[in-house]
Formats: sequence, structure tokens, C-alpha cells
Amino acid sequence: MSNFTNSSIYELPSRPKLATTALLSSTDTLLAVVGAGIVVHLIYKKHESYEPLVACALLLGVPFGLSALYLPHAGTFAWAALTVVPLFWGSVVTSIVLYRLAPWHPLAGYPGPLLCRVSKLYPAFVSLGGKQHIFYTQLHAKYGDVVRVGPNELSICDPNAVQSTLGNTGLGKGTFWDGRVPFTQPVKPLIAIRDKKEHTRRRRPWTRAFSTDALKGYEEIVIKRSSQLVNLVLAQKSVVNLSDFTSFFGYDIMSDLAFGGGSEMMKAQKDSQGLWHMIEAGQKSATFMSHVPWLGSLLFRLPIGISQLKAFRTYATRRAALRRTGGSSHKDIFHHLMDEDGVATERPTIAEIVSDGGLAIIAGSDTTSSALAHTFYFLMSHPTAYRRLQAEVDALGDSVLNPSKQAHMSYLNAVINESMRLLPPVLTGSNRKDSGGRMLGSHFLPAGNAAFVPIYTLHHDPRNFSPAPDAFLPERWLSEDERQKLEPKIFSNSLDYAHNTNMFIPFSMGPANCAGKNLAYQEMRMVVCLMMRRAELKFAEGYNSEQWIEDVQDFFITLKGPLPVVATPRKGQSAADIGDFI
Ligand code: HEM
Repeated sequence: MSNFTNSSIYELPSRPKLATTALLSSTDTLLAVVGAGIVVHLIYKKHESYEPLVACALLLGVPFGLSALYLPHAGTFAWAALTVVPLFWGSVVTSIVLYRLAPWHPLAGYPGPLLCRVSKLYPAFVSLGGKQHIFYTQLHAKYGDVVRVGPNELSICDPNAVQSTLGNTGLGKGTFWDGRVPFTQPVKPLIAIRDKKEHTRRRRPWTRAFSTDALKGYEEIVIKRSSQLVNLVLAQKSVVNLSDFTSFFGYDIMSDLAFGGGSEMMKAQKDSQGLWHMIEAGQKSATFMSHVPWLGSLLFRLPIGISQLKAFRTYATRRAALRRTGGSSHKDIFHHLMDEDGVATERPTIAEIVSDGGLAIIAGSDTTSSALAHTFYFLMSHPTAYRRLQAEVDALGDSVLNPSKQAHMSYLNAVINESMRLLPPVLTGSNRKDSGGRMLGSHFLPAGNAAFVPIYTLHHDPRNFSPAPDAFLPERWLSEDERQKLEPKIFSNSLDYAHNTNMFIPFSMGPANCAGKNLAYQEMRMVVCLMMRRAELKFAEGYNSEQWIEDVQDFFITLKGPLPVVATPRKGQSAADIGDFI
């Protein structure tokens, strides 16, 4: 009897076998899965790899491998995987979240919203709304000068920490551009180069391209394109969308300067080649990816993720080839990037030139056109400033087209700077990061963490600009005598006056600041001078001017709404009166 019972039990097909083949008990196996999840988190924390192969190995290979270990307790591999994989992923996520919220996290001492401390996905989603400049300003109002805006990132608006973050001895470029420029791109544009040595090497041709001599060589193009813009605006019989026209101008002039031509949007009064839209279309997703570069690097490997970028690269390559073979009648930016004078010890490669030629168009067109559109917007909203500027421009007489004279016009420069202070064309900027820990002012940035300075927030800080930091007051840029003379009521109390020009950083600062700053000023001064001289601008009837600010969107570059304007010629100020260059 007992024999029979025993043999029938031992002959049952599976259970006893399971008990003998399982290496670990069910509980021990599941604990091992949790442990593996924690280890994978630690590996990622140490190595920060964006490689899909590494992700596959760690996030798929490990849990599916562990599923085999659990097989004896589950019966089928599918059941084992269904138990192990979610547990593994849950452990990775829980380990990450707990660590990020733990009091021993290196940034635990810095205040910030819970969701920001948990994941960068939160600010990434906020950025999709186009108002991240307002988001960061509100965070600083609530939490103070240093805010933890990501698990491993600080936003800093302490004036004493800006220099050590961005300045000459500041941090190197951070992960921001990793999410915007595909890993697969063989040669990155200057702006995306994180290695400090390599960045310095690649920056040299740019420094030559914007030397005083080089800028002199661009004057003719700047005058020609500025005149074309003003003539075009004045030629419109009805309401003109000045926002579009400044963008047409931006693309046309940068194409001239970067590749010896190729864009005639002003003439066509539309973006016939799709160049502008090719660049702007990707900005929203690029901004999202700049927060979560690991996701960007995955998406960039999918054809859909880079179709616009590819189209632009093809365009830039074609233009560069045309420019190389066709030459140019003037020394353009390409001339210097290409080292056609043969002054460099090391000649740039063709791939570098194509990449940087494309960058010139991306970096130089939208930024300058936004600055111009903002300037005209503020002038039309402030008639007194409009009149004061017009008077200064008129006083120039025949020198209105002279860039050296324009550079010394105090009110003109005050208007341009005040516009860029209130609405910097790059509203937030990019992050910075070094391998070691660093003191940023009196704040310690532990190794492995990033920091950035939110430009818009800094510009609106009353410690830097007072009185009325949110108001358009070009007079704040003038000497004390002039301020008192023009706006005695506003500037009567000198104790209220703060004007920290070191904290005016629309072009960023330090070794990775804007390479084209002087060209941008040259263009802006020329366009504004000519427009003031020749045209009377006013908002189109029925336009609610507050809409302009509403429409401003921060996708690293600014996306702007329409600016409906009526332009009428000023008497005695025709193109012929001041020299027609078209
Ligand atoms: C009002 C107009 C402009 C503004 C406000 C502006 C602003 C900026 C800012 C804030 C940066 C730093 C970006 C970062 O932190 O990642 C930058 C970089 C750069 N800008 Fe501009 N920019 C303007 C016009 C131009 C023009 C006309 C050019 C000419 C090609 C240009 C070329 C560049 C380049 C090449 C860089 C990269 C510098 C580097 O990484 O070393 N920009 N610009």
C-alpha cells in the first residue's frame, strides 16, 4: 500500500521536478530580481549611457535572463517573464525615485518641486507649453536663488554665481545639446561640442569670422538686406505681418553670409524652399529632448525623429558645395570658416564647414529676427520712446547707414538692449556641467550634476534692474544725467536704481557665448535705424498688443506670433534721399 502511494506520487509529472531543479526558492529569486533592478540603477547612475544596445542589455536582457531563473516556479517562460519583468522594472524605477528623494542625494539640500526632483520628464512636459521661461521665474520666486529643477540639475539666478557657472573659468557645456543633435551626426556643429579643448579648436574660425575686419566686410550685405526689408514693408498697401518679414530678413541675410546666398524669402514674401519651417518644425520636440537626452538619442535613431534635421543637413551640404565651387563676391562667414585666406595652422574639414555653415543659419536667423520684432513691438507700444529714437536717428543726417556711428547712438543701443532684456531671443539658455564638483558662488555643485542660468529670470530680477524691472524703460541704460533729464519722476530716487549690466546676458557669457554677437548688433542697428528714418509704424487697428507677449514661446529659440502693423513712409525720407542700395 505504502509502495503504491509512494510510486504514484513520485510519478506525478511536474511538481517534484520543479522542487529539485529550482536554484533558488521563489522568494529568493524575486529578491534577486529586486537586487538586480537596484544594481542596474547604480550602473546607469555611474555610466550615464544613452546607447540603445546598453539599454537593451540592461533593461531587457537582465530581466528576461532572470525570468529563466524563475521558470521553475512559474511553469512557462511567459508566466515567469510576466512576474519578473514588471518587478525588475518596478525595482529600477523605485530605486531611482527613492534615491532622488533621499536625504543623501547630493542635491538634497537644494529646494525644488517634488516632481522636478523625481524626474526631468516633468520640466520636459512643461517645456512643451512654450512657457518654460515663466515656469523657471515662478520657481525662483517661490524657492529662491538656487532651485533643483531636475533630479541632477540646478537653476541658478544668484548674481554672484553666474560668472562661475558660465564665465571664463565656468562649467563646460552640459547634456542639453546631446538631446538636440543626433548622436549619429558625424561632425557636430560648434554649439553642440561638449569637450572644452575641441570646442576651443572649432571656435577659432568663428572668432576670425567675427573680427572687426570681417564685420566690415559684411557691411554691404547688411545695408542691402536692411534696405530691402524697409522698402518691402513700406511697399505693402495694407496691414503687414512684421513678425514674418523680420524672419524673412533673418533667413535671407544669414544665407547670404553663410553660403553666399540661396534664400530670397523677402522677394517671394514666403518661405518657398521651406527652410524656415524646416528649422522651426523640430524646435518643440528638440526642446523636450534637451531635457531628456537619453530619450532624444533613442528617437534620433528612428527615421521619423530626424527627417527635418536630415532635410536641413542636405540643404546645408548642397549650399556649401555650391558656395565652394561658385565662390563669392565678398568675404562671407563661409570664407572664414573655410579659411580661404589660408591663415589657420590647421584647416577645417569639409564636414566641419558644412555643419557650422548650417549652424550660422540656425543660430543667426531666428534669434536676430526675434530681437528685431520685439524691438519694433516695444517701440510701437511706447510712443515716447519711438519719438526719442526717431529724433536720435534723424540727428545722424547722412550718416544713417554708417555702422560706426550707429554703434555710438546711446538711445538706439538702449532700445535694443532693453528689448533683449525684457524678451531675450534665447529665453532660457542651455545647461552646463563638469566632471568634478564645483563652487558656483557660495553654492556647491556636486560632481555629476548640471546647472544653468535662466536668462529671462535674471533679466527680470529687481536686484539687477530697477526700478520697474518688468517695464520697457530704455532710459535706464543712459547716463545718470540723461536719465534724470528724460524721466525725472521714475529715476528721482537714485537708491532705487539698479543696473547690473553683468547680469544682462542675452548672448550668454564666457567661452561658449554667442559667436555672432557683434554681427547681430550690426544687423539690428542697421534695420532699426533705417526703419525709424523712413517709416512710421503703428499696430494695425484692432490688434491687442498684449497678444504679442502671450504668443511668445520658448523653444530655446523664440517662436513668435503675428505682428500686424501699418507702415507709412515719412515725408522726405525716401530710399533715394538716403541712398538706395537695392
Ligand atoms: C540677437 C541675436 C542673437 C542672440 C540673442 C543670440 C544668442 C545666443 C546665445 C544665448 C547663445 C548660447 C547658446 C547656449 O548657451 O547654448 C548663442 C550661441 C551661438 N550663436 Fe548666437 N545669438 C544671436 C545671433 C547670432 C548670429 C547673428 C550668429 C551668426 C552666425 C550667431 C551664432 C552663434 C553661434 C555660432 C553660437 C555657438 C557658440 C559656441 O557654442 O561657442 N548668433 N547665441
